[in-house]
Amino acid sequence: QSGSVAANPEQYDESYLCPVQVGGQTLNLDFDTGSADLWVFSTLTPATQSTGHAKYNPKTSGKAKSGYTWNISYGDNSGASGTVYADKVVVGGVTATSQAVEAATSVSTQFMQDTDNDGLLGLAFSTINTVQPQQQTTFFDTVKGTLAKKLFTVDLKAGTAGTYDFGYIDSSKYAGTITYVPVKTTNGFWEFTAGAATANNRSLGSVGDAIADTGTTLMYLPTAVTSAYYAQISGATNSAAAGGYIFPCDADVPDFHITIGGKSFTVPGEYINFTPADNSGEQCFGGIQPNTGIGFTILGDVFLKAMFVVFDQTTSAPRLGFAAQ
Ligand SMILES: CCNC(=O)c1c(-c2ccccc2)csc1NC(=O)CNCCc1c[nH]c2ccccc12
Repeated sequence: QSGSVAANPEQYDESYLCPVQVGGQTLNLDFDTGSADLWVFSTLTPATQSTGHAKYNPKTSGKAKSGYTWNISYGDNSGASGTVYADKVVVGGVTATSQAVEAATSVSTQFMQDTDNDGLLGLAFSTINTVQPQQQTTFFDTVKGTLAKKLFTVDLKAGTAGTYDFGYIDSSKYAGTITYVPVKTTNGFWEFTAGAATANNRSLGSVGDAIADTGTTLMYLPTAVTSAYYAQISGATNSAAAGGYIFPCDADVPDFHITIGGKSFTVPGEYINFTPADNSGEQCFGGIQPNTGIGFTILGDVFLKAMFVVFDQTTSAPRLGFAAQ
């Protein structure tokens, strides 16, 4: 089987939500190549935390996995936890007849407040799924064997709907050729080695170990690369108050170039002029921030929305394919 689902951007492209049928109920989920749990707001989530969200009702067709629990926390100190059911999950026509659906019994404030977001659909490797006592497979790993090709592609766009395709590569969605790089799976991420970064034809240094992460909004780069980039924007400062680099909204923000697999790819400066940093709208928050405390580079939506990316498990060695949109 194969299929395609729309990826609809939230305000400022903070995240992208896709309609998914979970036990016959449609929920808008954030597809996340940086985690491996499919968790949803549910009728088990306290009403004080689930107001405004679509909820999964396991009573309809879910089969409880008794004694199974899950508990996930993310680097931004958000998180959720709950119990586990097996149910039918359909994404763009691709059907998992018995997928582990992790029903939330508790969610953090950040998720509570984002009422467009009804949960996450993890697309990282199942080795980092949090279900206990027995780890569960991601939607992709559940259906992988039934797909025309064991791959999915990600085509996020700036300010408009993109797509996640499962089982095929739509060559109308990218320009030029796809450049493939090997993936290191030991941390459970789609992790690879990126190369040199430049802006205004000046070297910013090497990016190195990086993950392709649709669940993270921004790009978190090595501190040296980040400071060299912002040195080229007059008025840019690293503001503790704002939580990162900000600059005057009318500044000239240079394009960011990164080499992957020997090919150069460009993130337009306008994507890096990310959002107003304050109510005056005078200072804007940068789409590139330092990866302090993370240990690797995160190439999140700000990067991915300039690219067409193939998440490929067609061979025993997973790989990532990158092409310009
Ligand atoms: C900021 C979110 N990203 C992370 O925490 C993260 C980190 C990470 C680790 C330490 C410090 C900062 C970040 C490594 S890989 C990685 N990636 C993921 O964890 C991918 N899943 C993010 C899900 C997620 C977290 N907060 C949200 C708020 C809205 C929608 C989705 C989310």
